Amino acid sequence: MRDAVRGVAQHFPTAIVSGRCRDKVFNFVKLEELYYAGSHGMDIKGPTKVSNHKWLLGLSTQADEVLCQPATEFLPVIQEVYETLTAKMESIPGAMVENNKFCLSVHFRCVEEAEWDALGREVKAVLEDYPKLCLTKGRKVLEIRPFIKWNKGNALKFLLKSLGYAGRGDVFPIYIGDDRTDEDAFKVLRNMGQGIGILVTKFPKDTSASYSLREPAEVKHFYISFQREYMCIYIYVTYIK
Ligand SMILES: O=P(O)(O)OC[C@H]1O[C@H](O[C@H]2O[C@H](CO)[C@@H](O)[C@H](O)[C@H]2O)[C@H](O)[C@@H](O)[C@@H]1O
Repeated sequence: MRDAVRGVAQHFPTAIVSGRCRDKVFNFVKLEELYYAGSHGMDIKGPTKVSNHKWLLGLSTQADEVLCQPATEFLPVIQEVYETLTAKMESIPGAMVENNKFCLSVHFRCVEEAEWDALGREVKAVLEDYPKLCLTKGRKVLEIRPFIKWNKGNALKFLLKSLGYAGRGDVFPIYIGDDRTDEDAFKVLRNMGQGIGILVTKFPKDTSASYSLREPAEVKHFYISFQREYMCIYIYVTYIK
């Protein structure tokens, strides 16, 4: 997959937007030519290495100095809640608190189902003292985030705007995601009427994406085809609406 993403980034500006913390995503992906938006888009940084697409397009060969951290004031409180929750979760076998820098994930995938309600109550009880944090639910995970109007959609908007691509008829953004939190980014593209969202799912789902791919292997195939024969990409994606 890494080679496929590297190939895309050689031709097009490419970003990874994730709920995980930016450093962790970078350590998985290890591609310096990408933009990274970690912590659900609350931590955005430009590439540290210039990509080929820039000089192919005759653009400046400076690496882009993009940096956006709209939730820095929450760092101390997130750390405090991380420590509190880590201590509380010790009594629930299988529970795991992940520090994603500007947000936290409490994973209960490995917790006995009979304990899920108790875990939820513990987390909610801790958050009662922190009205500026909110709680959302993902796949066997509870996510704690600052109560600010910023999500993956805002991160996408920020990147398109700061790179000068928003609203341009000659720029076609493609956002691919498999998580509920990716819906905010699909909505942004739909509302802008620019580009498309592609949901990765094996099953039909209610979504703001316009197309779907079934699994990561198809995403990889899409990336590879996209570099070689991007006029034929319609073969690989399923149109939703
Ligand atoms: O925004 P994403 O890059 O799609 O990340 C969403 C969450 O990913 C991670 O959780 C997911 O993987 C876990 C196993 O590694 C799994 O147990 C969980 O159910 C998945 O949601 C990550 O740990 C979370 O912090 C991210 O929010």
